Amino acid sequence: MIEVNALAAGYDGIPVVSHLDLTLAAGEVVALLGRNGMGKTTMMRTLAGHLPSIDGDVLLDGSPLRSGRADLAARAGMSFLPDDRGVFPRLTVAENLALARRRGYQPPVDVVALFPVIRERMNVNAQDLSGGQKQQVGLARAILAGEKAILVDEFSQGLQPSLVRDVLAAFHEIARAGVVIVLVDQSPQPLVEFATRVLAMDKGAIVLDSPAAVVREDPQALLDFLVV
Ligand SMILES: Nc1ncnc2c1ncn2[C@@H]1O[C@H](COP(=O)(O)OP(=O)(O)OP(=O)(O)O)[C@@H](O)[C@H]1O
Repeated sequence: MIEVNALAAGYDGIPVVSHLDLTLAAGEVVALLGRNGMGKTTMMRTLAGHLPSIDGDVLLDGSPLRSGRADLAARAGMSFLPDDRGVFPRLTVAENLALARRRGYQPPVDVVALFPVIRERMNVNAQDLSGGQKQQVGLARAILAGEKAILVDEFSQGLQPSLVRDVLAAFHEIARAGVVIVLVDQSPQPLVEFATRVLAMDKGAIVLDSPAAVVREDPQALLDFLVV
């Protein structure tokens, strides 16, 4: 579970996101949506310690995470996949995966079976992969490292549509095993179709927080926050 209390996040002491209170439970697959520049990336980077918070607290399974300490958040079992995919370019796919693996943790899905690049290009350096293949390696790393939470920015970027669906189905399985999943994407589909909960951000605030089933029944409420 991730708990966020009165969080303020931003740059150079100037908040982009403020007064944020949120609880994300294990088992949830959360779609975090909103127009460009509304604060989604800032929020996720702050949760994962990649950006120091300005104020407030983030707790993972009840334990406070130290602001700006991505290393400690990762050690506690939170994985964050940034939009540049953060793979090590000079290491092979196999080495990239080995570094992400957590001792004593076996994810509930088999990443080798899920991602074609891992089956086919295991000994290739990450720098020689296409953007979509790097994305697959990044997602596999996030799954191997995210024992408690997996946060993914620009989720579907570079992924073929069939794989988007396979990975979303895998995230459901991982969530059911007790992990919090948070996915950001530019396009609401197919996240809304697969998520259990939808959050929309507008100007640094959560303006919609709804079970995904409700959004699927009445998409207009969400679209109001997504249309430019
Ligand atoms: N490194 C930075 N320094 C200063 N301001 C930044 C920085 N990164 C983002 N911002 C600003 O913070 C605000 C929120 O940006 P953020 O990237 O969190 O939005 P977003 O909702 O994730 O949008 P996008 O999908 O375009 O990334 C924007 O006004 C943006 O210009």
